[in-house]
Amino acid sequence: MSGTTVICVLDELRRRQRSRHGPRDEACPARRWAGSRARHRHGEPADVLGPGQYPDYYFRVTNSEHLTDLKGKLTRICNKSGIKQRFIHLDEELLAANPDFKDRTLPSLDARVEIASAAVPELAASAAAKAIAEWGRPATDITHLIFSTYSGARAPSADRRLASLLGLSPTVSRTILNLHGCYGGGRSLQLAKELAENNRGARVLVACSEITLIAFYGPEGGCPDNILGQALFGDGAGAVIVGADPVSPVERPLFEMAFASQTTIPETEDAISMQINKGGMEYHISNQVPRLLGCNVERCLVDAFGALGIHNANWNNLFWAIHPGGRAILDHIEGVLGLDDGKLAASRHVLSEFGNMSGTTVIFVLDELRRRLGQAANQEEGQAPEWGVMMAFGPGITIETMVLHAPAAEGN
Ligand SMILES: CC(C)(COP(=O)(O)OP(=O)(O)OC[C@H]1O[C@@H](n2cnc3c(N)ncnc32)[C@H](O)[C@@H]1OP(=O)(O)O)[C@@H](O)C(=O)NCCC(=O)NCCSC(=O)CC(=O)O
Repeated sequence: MSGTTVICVLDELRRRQRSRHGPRDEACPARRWAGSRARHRHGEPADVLGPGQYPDYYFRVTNSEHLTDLKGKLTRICNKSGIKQRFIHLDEELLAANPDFKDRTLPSLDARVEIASAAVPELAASAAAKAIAEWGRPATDITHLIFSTYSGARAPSADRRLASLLGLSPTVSRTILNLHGCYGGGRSLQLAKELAENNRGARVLVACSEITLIAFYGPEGGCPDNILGQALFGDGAGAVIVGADPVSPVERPLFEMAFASQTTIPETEDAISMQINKGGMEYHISNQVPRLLGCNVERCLVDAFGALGIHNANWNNLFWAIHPGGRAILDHIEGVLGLDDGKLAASRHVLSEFGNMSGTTVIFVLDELRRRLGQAANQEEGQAPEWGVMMAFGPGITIETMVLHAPAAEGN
């Protein structure tokens, strides 16, 4: 069988983007993404929040205005985050109905799981329905489903609900990945590649859906991780369909996955961690993460290209889809690889417009990248790179590396 192909990449939330005080639009998909919650935000602050607004909003809704030092810290991080706005499911209305979410020491997990169990697959269904429509074949042709989220705490899981929402075949082979954090998207794509290459005719739907509600609580002295997370993380879902041997002319390959690997950086198991507790998910993100990634990505790239028989690759001749975990991570990687300005533009754009949506983010970056590659190919003077790299990072510290080939950048 020939090399695996990502047939379609699509994200959700892009079409929801609008001005904070924009006009009400009854047809806006934002009204649907939380289905059961009809009073879904039009111009309400929890919907689209810029970094300038967020510290005021967060300290007000958590009744923490008196913690001025922490507010100053959140403001400083927001100002340096490279994030212009984020989308957040947990708005003031939902918070008012669940006041315990503000306090990490109170047992609020039941309520969080209840909300997330409905919202996470619904959001994924919005993204997946668009991916399937663009793919052009019936949903019942999907043979495998891989679903990644950090919000899962129930069985049957979100993958089962997503399969029902999409009308997938009862014989679809489902896998759920939980708590992979920001490498969930990369891991799912690599597993999809394995499934597609080893099962003739397989079509694998990859869906990632993340909402920060499971990890929202008020500020506390001595918990800088929470302040960092409040500045970085956003909500979103993305979907990709993966298969080998595309059926022409219906299936339009976007990226071929030429090689994929996973690397664990030794002695870093404490650098990024997540744990579900009675008051929600707590996480730790060491301030060494940008440096640790900066020291290790080049080795992963050299090994990946070496496995394809490519030595001394010029990093500037590639296209790049790097998980934008934070502005400093992109800066470090750009620095160690000597990348030209603009090489990480797709990652920086997604970070700016949506924040860090954990495992979903890399799908948004691929979607942005295909748009940019298509534009470059359509410009006469533009020479779009044919080969590129996707990288995602998460707890472990785990690095997912994938060498991509863009066979038909035109018209993507
Ligand atoms: C947070 C930043 C935007 C701050 O920008 P700069 O470093 O340029 O600015 P700076 O040095 O002036 O720091 C500003 C403030 O941020 C604080 N700060 C920096 N890193 C921190 C961290 N890991 N935890 C808590 N606080 C942190 C500094 O102490 C400082 O506080 P003060 O001003 O009080 O001195 C950046 O460092 C960044 O992008 N870091 C990477 C974030 C990261 O690791 N993301 C990965 C998420 S995990 C992920 O993506 C995978 C997963 O979840 O699975």
